[in-house]
Amino acid sequence: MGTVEAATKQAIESTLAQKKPKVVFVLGGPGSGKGTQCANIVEHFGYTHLSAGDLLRAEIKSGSENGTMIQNMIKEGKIVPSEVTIKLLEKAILENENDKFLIDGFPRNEENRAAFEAVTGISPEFVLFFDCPEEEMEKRLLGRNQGREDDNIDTIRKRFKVFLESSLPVIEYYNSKGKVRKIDAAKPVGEVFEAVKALFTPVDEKAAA
Ligand SMILES: Nc1ncnc2c1ncn2[C@@H]1O[C@H](COP(=O)(O)OP(=O)(O)OP(=O)(O)O)[C@@H](O)[C@H]1O
Ligand SMILES: Nc1ccn([C@@H]2O[C@H](COP(=O)(O)O)[C@@H](O)[C@H]2O)c(=O)n1
Ligand SMILES: [Mg+2]
Repeated sequence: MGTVEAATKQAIESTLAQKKPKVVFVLGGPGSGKGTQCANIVEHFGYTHLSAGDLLRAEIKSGSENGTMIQNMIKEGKIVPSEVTIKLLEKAILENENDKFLIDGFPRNEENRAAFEAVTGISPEFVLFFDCPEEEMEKRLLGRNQGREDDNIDTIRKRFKVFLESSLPVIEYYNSKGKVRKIDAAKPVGEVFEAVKALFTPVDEKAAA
């Protein structure tokens, strides 16, 4: 790393450390309803929603030098190297005036988790885990119709495999630290949100006290 890069990195780290944002990680399999529920949480509880997948898709569209690599990884359902995704998350946090963030779809593997904590010094308040059977997630993804290149049956199966092999261990890690709040995400959207609300209400009341 060059001197300028190192200095920039140090500046970002110290600014993030000063900002001390409150972070909730929102995890769950592909199609479990993370984005849908984050929109509801934003509306009711004033968080800012940062979807790692959305940030990566925006990076492709921006014509970034990493665009082709990211596009290929997403098509194959693979996880993009942590340094790329973490830089996008750091920038989004620093550019936003809010101090509480839902980070959706991150960390996706052990490398994501360890690198984020090491680089930013941020530990999540808690981890919201949307638990949903594969059959239901597959049905939802095939019916999503948002033109996502990874919503086809071949890529969906690859994404499920990556979720089981790489993402579930991260949820187990946080579970061992007592940080996971598991929600039955197979229910209708409104019922899932009732369960989510019950988790956020006491957290916000405590913060205001
Ligand atoms: N509880 C639910 N019941 C039925 N359909 C749902 C429910 N929650 C979300 N959906 C629908 O399922 C699809 C996937 O939802 P969403 O995009 O929120 O999932 P996600 O977890 O963010 O997926 P991904 O990881 O692929 O980004 C969407 O079409 C959404 O409208
Ligand atoms: N931490 C992450 C998050 C996502 N990706 C890549 O983006 C794809 C789509 O993610 P969604 O959360 O929007 O479903 C995912 O399959 C990965 O290819 C990533 O690399 N790292
Ligand atoms: Mg999503």
